[in-house]
Amino acid sequence: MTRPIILGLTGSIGMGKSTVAAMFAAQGVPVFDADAEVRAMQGPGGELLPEIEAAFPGTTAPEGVLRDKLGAVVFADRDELARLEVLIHPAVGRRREAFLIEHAAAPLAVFDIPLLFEKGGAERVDAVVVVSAPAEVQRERVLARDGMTPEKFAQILALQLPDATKRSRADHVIDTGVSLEETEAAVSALVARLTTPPGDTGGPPSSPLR
Ligand SMILES: CC(C)(COP(=O)(O)OP(=O)(O)OC[C@H]1O[C@@H](n2cnc3c(N)ncnc32)[C@H](O)[C@@H]1O)[C@@H](O)C(=O)NCCC(=O)NCCS
Ligand SMILES: Nc1ncnc2c1ncn2[C@@H]1O[C@H](COP(=O)(O)OP(=O)(O)OP(=O)(O)O)[C@@H](O)[C@H]1O
Repeated sequence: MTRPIILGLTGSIGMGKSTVAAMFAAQGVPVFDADAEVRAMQGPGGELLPEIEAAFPGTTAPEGVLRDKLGAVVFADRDELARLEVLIHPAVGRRREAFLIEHAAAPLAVFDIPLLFEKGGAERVDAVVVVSAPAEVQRERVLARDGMTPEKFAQILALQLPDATKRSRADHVIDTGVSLEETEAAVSALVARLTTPPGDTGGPPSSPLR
């Protein structure tokens, strides 16, 4: 079966993954949004609700997962988070396979996966793009969000690999501490580089993905 070149898009909380994912989509690149898939499966009538309710009683309602309630339990305790993840990750994997079948003919596809490095998904992609901005920019963005507190931000950061580690493992880093226009130009340049067959531009052959 043919399949696209798969670009894993990741980055720590508030670094601009969603914004950059939208920029890839605007360039016509199919994007698999792991968070959106999880939210859909946790929403009204979502397939994960019965299992989550059984494992974490009182954290779901007919309208879906009570995110604040479930978040308070799992972000404070890694073992609880691991219990939630084993319910969620296989279902995300099935959705990802379906996405690849749907977009088998595309030259390039993006997997937007917040925890790509933390959960070992980096081996399933051809190259990794990390979005990154200075820590103070990240902090400002995150603390401006509704319902976010310095404590919750600290808890979430502690669950994620440091930004510097992510950058060091990336094949490509996209700077989101600059203007949206500059970030958009970096996304376009990367798409062009990855989708132009070697020799097409008369320039040097493109380097291998890894
Ligand atoms: C517990 C839930 C309901 C709380 O929802 P809430 O809307 O309050 O937070 P949200 O989902 O926006 O996450 C906030 C931040 O926490 C980070 N985060 C979410 N899940 C995890 C996790 N398993 N490990 C580390 N960080 C996480 C996200 O990257 C994000 O930056 C939700 O985060 C969840 O279901 N998490 C587990 C699912 C998961 O592992 N998702 C990752 C993508 S596959
Ligand atoms: N150059 C830039 N690139 C990306 N985002 C930018 C840039 N400049 C400003 N921003 C703003 O920063 C914010 C980034 O938020 P976004 O939701 O994309 O982050 P995220 O990494 O997906 O967050 P989370 O991991 O919490 O879901 C947006 O409000 C966006 O408009």
